[in-house]
Amino acid sequence: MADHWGYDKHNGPDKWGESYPIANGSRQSPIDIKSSTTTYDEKLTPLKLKYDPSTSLDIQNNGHSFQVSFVDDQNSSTLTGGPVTGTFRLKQFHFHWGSADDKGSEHTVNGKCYPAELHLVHWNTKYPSFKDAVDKPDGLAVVGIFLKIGADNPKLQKILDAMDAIKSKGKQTPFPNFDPSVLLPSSLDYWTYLGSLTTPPLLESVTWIVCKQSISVSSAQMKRFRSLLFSGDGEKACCMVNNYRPPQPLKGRVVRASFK
Ligand SMILES: NS(=O)(=O)c1ccc(C(=O)NCC(=O)NCCc2c[nH]cn2)cc1
Ligand SMILES: [Cu+2]
Ligand SMILES: [Zn+2]
Repeated sequence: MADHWGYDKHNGPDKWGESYPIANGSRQSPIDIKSSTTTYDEKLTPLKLKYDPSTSLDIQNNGHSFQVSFVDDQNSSTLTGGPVTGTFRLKQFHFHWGSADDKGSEHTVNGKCYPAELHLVHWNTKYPSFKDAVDKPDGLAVVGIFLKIGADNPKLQKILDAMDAIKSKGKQTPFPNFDPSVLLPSSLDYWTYLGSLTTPPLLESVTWIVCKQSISVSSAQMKRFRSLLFSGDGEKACCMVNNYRPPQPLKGRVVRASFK
């Protein structure tokens, strides 16, 4: 891919519009979630996440983040309820983070950044596959969970232990029997709005579901995220940090809250 997109000065978020004009579209993500503009919607139902650990497959460094992929040929790991209609299947989860603890999340809350953000990516089973769903306005549902600096989070241990095997771009290693439920906060109260992928191709196909409650990560654990590389073996080593897109214009969209 000629001049592949990335996160540095010459190929980062400010440049994405040159190859992906939708970057300036009407439903781009992430956004700043301002509690003054959100509206409680009592019609919103509870989010239902049902994950089967036997569907976890591998963990890989794709040069932009690291992601854990799932077998999605059956309705074993699904998202239903919440703001969505129908059944969405879990495809992968990944993270975005900063070069220091004061930034790294993609969504912000009243201008506040978190050091990292987890994205659980699901696709609408009204379409035959993820790649058929990824460019449809109701194709994807992504659950966003903020990570907040606190005590060591033991639930991240398995992921951290796999990082040595996927240090550079293109590395991949088996990652069986991982239950993503262990990464969920105790409350599934959420904000929801219509948005997009936060990386190229920036497709406006995502129903965003951002959890109000964060999960913890320690500073030491964040340092291990930052030891991953954007670069591949044999390339100049470039630390994988600041792989987040800044908030985008709301353009009249409404952000609904599932809680008062
Ligand atoms: N951050 S996010 O909004 O949750 C999100 C962003 C992109 C994708 C995606 O699926 N994007 C197409 C794709 O196939 N992405 C991998 C291909 C790739 C490009 N470069 C390296 N691997 C999924 C979720
Ligand atoms: Cu890429
Ligand atoms: Zn993401």
